[in-house]
Amino acid sequence: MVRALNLGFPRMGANRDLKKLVEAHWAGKIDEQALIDGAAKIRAAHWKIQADAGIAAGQIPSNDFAFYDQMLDHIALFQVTPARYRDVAAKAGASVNELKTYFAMGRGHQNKDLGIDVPALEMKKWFDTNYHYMVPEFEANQTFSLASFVKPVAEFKEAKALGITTRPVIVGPITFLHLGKWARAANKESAAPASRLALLDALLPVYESLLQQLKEAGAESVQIDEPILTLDLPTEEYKPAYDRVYSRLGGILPILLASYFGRYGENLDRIVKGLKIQTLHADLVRAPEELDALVAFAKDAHVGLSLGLIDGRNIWKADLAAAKATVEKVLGQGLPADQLFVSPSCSLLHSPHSLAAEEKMNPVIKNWLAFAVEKLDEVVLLAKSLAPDTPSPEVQAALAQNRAANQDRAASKLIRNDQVQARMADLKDDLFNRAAPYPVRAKEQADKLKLPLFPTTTIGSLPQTKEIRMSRLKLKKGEMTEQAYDEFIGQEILGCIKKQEEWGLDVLVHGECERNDMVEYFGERLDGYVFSQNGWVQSYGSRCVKPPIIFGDVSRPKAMTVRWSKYAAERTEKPMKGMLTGPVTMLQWSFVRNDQPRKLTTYQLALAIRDEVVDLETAGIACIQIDEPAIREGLPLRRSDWATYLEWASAAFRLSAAGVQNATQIHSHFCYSDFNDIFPTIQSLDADVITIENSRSDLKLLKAFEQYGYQAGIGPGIYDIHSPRVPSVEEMKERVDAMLVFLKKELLWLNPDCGLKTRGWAETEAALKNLCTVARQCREAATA
Ligand code: MET
Ligand SMILES: [Zn+2]
Repeated sequence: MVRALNLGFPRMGANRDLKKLVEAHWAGKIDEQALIDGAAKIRAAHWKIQADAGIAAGQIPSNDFAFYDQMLDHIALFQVTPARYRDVAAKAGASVNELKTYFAMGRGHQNKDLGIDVPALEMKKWFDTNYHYMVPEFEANQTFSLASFVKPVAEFKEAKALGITTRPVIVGPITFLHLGKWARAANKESAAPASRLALLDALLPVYESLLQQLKEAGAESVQIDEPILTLDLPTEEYKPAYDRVYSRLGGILPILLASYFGRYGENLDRIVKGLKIQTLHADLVRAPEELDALVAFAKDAHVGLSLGLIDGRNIWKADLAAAKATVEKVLGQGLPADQLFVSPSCSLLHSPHSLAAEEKMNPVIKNWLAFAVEKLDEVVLLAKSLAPDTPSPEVQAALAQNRAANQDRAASKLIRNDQVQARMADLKDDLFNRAAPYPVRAKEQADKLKLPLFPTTTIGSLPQTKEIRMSRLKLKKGEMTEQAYDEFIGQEILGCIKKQEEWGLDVLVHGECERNDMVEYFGERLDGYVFSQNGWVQSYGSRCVKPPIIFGDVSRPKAMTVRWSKYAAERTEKPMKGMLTGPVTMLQWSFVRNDQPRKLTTYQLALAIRDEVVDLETAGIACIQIDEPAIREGLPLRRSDWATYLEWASAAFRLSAAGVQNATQIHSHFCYSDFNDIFPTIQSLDADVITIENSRSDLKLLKAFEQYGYQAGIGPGIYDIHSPRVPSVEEMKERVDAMLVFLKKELLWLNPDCGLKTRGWAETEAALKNLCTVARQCREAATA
């Protein structure tokens, strides 16, 4: 029998129960015991869902739960807690225990009375997902030991007491070390060994005793996640390390080794081959082309295969007939059925919980979708459909339903828009390029805009006050008329303009107060998008995002932003920037179609934005900003795949921007990541002005501008907007002076790092006044 297996279940619960629980605890509304009890209830419910779906004993994961993050769980479990957090406990005395220390690492800890102020550990994106993990920090002489509370063992026993045998999930030691970093002190003294794998000697015994304890508790196997096996790895160094780890751990318990989000590629032969494992999991949604190599490998190594055929990263119903054919092909190649599993492509952590709560969604489209709970049903149904005896009538009916839903989707008029198709079939080269090269445009823009040297601007959003959010809510609930809401927004915009004029900014913004979110706002105004009510996915800690769903050809039925931008532009003498979200960011922060390449969806988005850009220009807007903060995070995991992505991502941006005249100034904005490696792509976007996050005053970034001979306008953020701290004039001036070492003064713009919507007005006013003062000082110095 081919069996169904699950790698991980979303933690938040049907109604974001975990979020509510931990936030209530943080707010002091429930005590620690209530938190612990509440979490146990959530876990119990999730195990039950999986057992009820028909995932067999031993194939249901445990320890996939975390109060905050699974990497943070391992930091706590192996006692890698950095000293500064242990100090918190020491200073605060008995009131701080392990759980408080855990949350201190996750979100920082402040207690003025006790003089405690530690920021959170660094957080990074988990591979190419929108989930963020806490980065382990290692000292050069780092030691490891098991915490007194051994969470994986405790959760295994907890499930067992409920009558459910689980397979504990742990992050593998090499992935744990690889994703960590050296503590700063370790770095500075350069006492740290070159590679973090040097810590394996100290770490491996701890994993051994963890597996030993799991075995003693009755675990029959363990899932070890090593997702770095989908990355480019230095084989010479990593192969011996993997051999060592898995020969030792594989001797204790049978291992399901799981990597996901991409192909194993050369790592299959160079690293995985020869490892002492029982079963290998592969993501066949992301890397279907790898199937033959996997089968050959499995046969040769006498290893079982977990075929990740149900997409854990997207929300579409699987094509179960195709999945079944794939498994049958594998069976036909001589792999025994009892060594085969079917599974989601990765942990279902990245899927929303369940469709059950979607009462408002168009039922036709809802019928095309599967969230985590429904995906479990698919995995089980797939396994059942593969049983040697004739499937039961129920199974046959369910398979027929799956087929019908997929056929309905493929043939649906809802997903096709002939006008969009016609435009897509006629994407001439010149649509991707501005009429004239930058120097010509710059001249025309200078004549039109008459900006001073060191022009000042902001990134778009201004403080989203409680009042603004309340009004939006009232409008939604019908407690405020549209007219009253519009009047309110108009007044807010006026207020924003007055303030910016008074502070002396040069290129103004309307403040984006009418926007809930920079993707949702546009998604709601585009055809081809649908919104879920409850499709939340964990982003970090208790934070969840609800990505909109692109289900069909994207088009713009009417102008989306012109009304408020025009309104704003008409109320000032200064240039007013129009604000749009770029095509790549729209794609990246949505659930996207799986029936056409991402590139095509992005081009459709680009065409819709292009129309908006042109309409803004026609309405008299002379500066238009197209934000692309997510362009870097779309990068494929393997370097060899980068060029293809970067080429179409850049093309999509240019397609969205190139419809305007020379005198119209196109801005773009980038933040959240390190842009050094994709610098030539940023340059290739051919924007007239770019603003870019530079909060760590990264000299490397500035050097790149010099090295690549960047010639257009550039505003590397001169202050960090992520904290309420107001930077002084001197501090900002210093940063500008440092920039001027690398950048010509004619190119430099002065602006904050990113939008100001999360800030309050008081600090915004103080900081922007200082920024304008810096601009005046720079101008004086330049003309002196
Ligand atoms: C994450 S980038 C944000 C850009 C947007 N225009 C804003 O100012 O909020
Ligand atoms: Zn930003």
